[in-house]
Amino acid sequence: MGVLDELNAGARADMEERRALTGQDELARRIEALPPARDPLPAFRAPGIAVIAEVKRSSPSAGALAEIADPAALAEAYARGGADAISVLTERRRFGGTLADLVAVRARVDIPVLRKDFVVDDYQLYEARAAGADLALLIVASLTDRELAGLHATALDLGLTPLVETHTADEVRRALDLGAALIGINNRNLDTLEVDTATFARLAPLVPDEVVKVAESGVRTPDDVRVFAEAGADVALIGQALVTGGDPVAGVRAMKEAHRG
Ligand SMILES: O=C(O)c1ccccc1NCC(=O)[C@H](O)[C@H](O)COP(=O)(O)O
Repeated sequence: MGVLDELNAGARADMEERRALTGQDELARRIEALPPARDPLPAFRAPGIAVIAEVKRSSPSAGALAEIADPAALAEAYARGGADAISVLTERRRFGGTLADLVAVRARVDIPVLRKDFVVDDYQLYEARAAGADLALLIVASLTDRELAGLHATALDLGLTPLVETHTADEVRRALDLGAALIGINNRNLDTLEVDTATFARLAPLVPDEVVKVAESGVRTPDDVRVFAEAGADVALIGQALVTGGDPVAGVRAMKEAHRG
């Protein structure tokens, strides 16, 4: 089994445990009581580069990255640095995250929050929205066209903005066929875990101008941000560099200032 298949299987098993405790109908009731989700797209389309700053404790590629005892404090620091959205890795087994991290982040910041996980079932989207997320990740490589279309439709029905993640030209075509308004191009191959930062520049020309493009993985420095922006990125999603950089406020600010548009 490849890394991505393992992550999906683990995420599904963990989800089934949670579903046994809280049914989807209960989540739907909780969602009804919430204010509408925030729309991240206007900020992502504004001149200059937008930054999604990630709460990431560990990863399959790097192992332990940062302890992050208080994810809400980290998110608040990112917001002070000018982040346009916060990504919260809620996967437990390899990333050390939980939905409770997302709930805490949501309670502390006003900017949009992304649930970054291995979404294979509508239930996870209900959980994301009930926890206060505004966006949810859908990884094209994990899903058949039918699954992808179903999850994309559910996300939109719940008011979530789906970030549709791709890594190959064929996956970009599938994301466009879906009508995705927000497409991530991940420089990391999720099976080999190798990062090739040329991936974004190779695939971005396949995505029309009106679709918002997110450069994901391997964005380490302000110079990297400038290079991705010049290759067409509207948004940079940054994890490792920010959680290991020591000063998250200054870290985000420097990334944002790298490209003013
Ligand atoms: O980060 C990993 O090792 C990883 C492995 C397998 C699946 C997903 C993985 N990461 C999720 C991400 O997409 C990144 O956290 C995100 O793009 C930020 O990347 P970075 O700035 O390089 O931490």
